[in-house]
Amino acid sequence: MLIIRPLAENDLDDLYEMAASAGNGLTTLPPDRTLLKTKIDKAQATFNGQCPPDAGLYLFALEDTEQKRCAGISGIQARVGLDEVFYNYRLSITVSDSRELNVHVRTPTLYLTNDMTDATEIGSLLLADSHRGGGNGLLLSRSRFLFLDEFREHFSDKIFAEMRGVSDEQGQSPFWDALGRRFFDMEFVEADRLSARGNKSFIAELMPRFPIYLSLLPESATEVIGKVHKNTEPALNMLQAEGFNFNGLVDIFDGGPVVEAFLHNIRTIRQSILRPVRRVDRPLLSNLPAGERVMVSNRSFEDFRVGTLPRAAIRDEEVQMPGPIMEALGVAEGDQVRIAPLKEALF
Ligand SMILES: CC(C)(COP(=O)(O)OP(=O)(O)OC[C@H]1O[C@@H](n2cnc3c(N)ncnc32)[C@H](O)[C@@H]1OP(=O)(O)O)[C@@H](O)C(=O)NCCC(=O)NCCSC(=O)CCC(=O)O
Repeated sequence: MLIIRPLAENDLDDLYEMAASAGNGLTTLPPDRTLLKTKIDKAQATFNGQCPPDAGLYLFALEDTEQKRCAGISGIQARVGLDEVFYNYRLSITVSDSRELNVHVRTPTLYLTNDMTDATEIGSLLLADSHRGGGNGLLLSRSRFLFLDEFREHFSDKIFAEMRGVSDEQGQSPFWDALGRRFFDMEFVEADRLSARGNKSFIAELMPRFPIYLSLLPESATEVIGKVHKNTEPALNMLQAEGFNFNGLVDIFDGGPVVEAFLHNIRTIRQSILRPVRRVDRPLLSNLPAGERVMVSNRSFEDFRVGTLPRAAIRDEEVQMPGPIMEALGVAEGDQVRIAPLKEALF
C-alpha cells in the first residue's frame, strides 16, 4: 500500500538516494545529507507546531508500506520571500514603433521582479525510479491540494510552482551559460548547488538588474525560456490538468517556467467531498488503474495522511473502507474523511 504522510527523520537515507539519482536542476533537493536533514527538521517543526504554520515548510513522503521505505517526496512552502528576497524574471514585451520610419518591432524583454513574494509554492516533487508510472506521481503531486484545501488559513490564495528548466546530462544550462554565467563566473551546477544551500538571493543580487532584450541573447538560450526539463514534463502535465498556467515569470537560473493557480480554482480542491467512514470487510484493490481510484485524506494537520480507494467505495452517505487502510490513515468508523479524484472526475 502507498500512503502519503509527513516526512520523518528516518526517511533521510531514501531521500538522499532519490536526490542523488535525480540529476541537476532540482534545486530544492540536492544530494547533500546535511541539507536534506535540515529540511526534514524544518518540516517536522512545521507539522508539530514549533514553527508558525504560515511560514512553514511542509514535506510529505510517499511510503511504500510493504517495502517499508520512502519512495517519493513532495512539498509546500507556505510563503516565499519572507526570509530572503525571492526573484524571477518577467517575460515581457518592449515595442519600438515609428510611423515615420514604418518601424514596428516587438522585442521580448526580461525584467527582474519579486512578484511571487508572499505566495505559496509547491515543489520538491520527486518519485523513485522504481515507482514511476501507474498513478504514483499523481498521488504524490495531488495529495498536496487536499492539505491546502483543509488548512487554507495558513496559505496564500495564489499557489505556484517553479518548474525545472532545460539542462543537459552534463548539467549545462543554455540559459545560465548565456546570462547568469557572465555576471557570476560559475558553472550552472555550482550555482544550483549554492542556491540549494540558501544562497539563491545572494546570487540573484549579482545578476543584471536592468531589462534584458532577448534579441541580444543567443538562440540556444532564448529557445529554452519557459521550457521544462524532459523529466519534468509529467509534473507540468499534472499541474496543467489541475488548472495551473504559465504566469509569464521564469526562473532566473535556468529559465524554467513558473505556473500558478488560485487555490479555489484547483481541480482537486473544487471536486473534493467529505464522507463519514464505514468499515467493510473487503480486499484493498490498491493495484486498480489510477482512473478507477480516488484519494482519501484523514484531514489531520500533524499526522496528515492520504491513501487511495476504489471509486466504487464512495456512496451517497458514506465511504466504505477496509480495515487496513483505516489503520494506515489512522481513522475510525464515523470520522469524516476528504475524498478527491486521483485522475478522473469524481462524478
Ligand atoms: C514528476 C514525477 C514525480 C511524476 O511521476 P511519474 O513519472 O510516475 O508520472 P506518471 O504518473 O507516469 O504521469 C503523470 C502524468 O504525466 C503524464 N506524462 C507522463 N509522461 C509525460 C511526458 N513525457 N509529457 C507529458 N506528459 C507526460 C502522464 O500521462 C500523467 O498524466 P495523466 O494521468 O493525466 O495521463 C516523476 O516523473 C519524477 O520524479 N520526475 C523527476 C523529478 C522532477 O523533474 N520533478 C519535478 C520538478 S519541478 C517541481 O518540483 C515543481 C512542480 C511540483 O511540485 O508539482
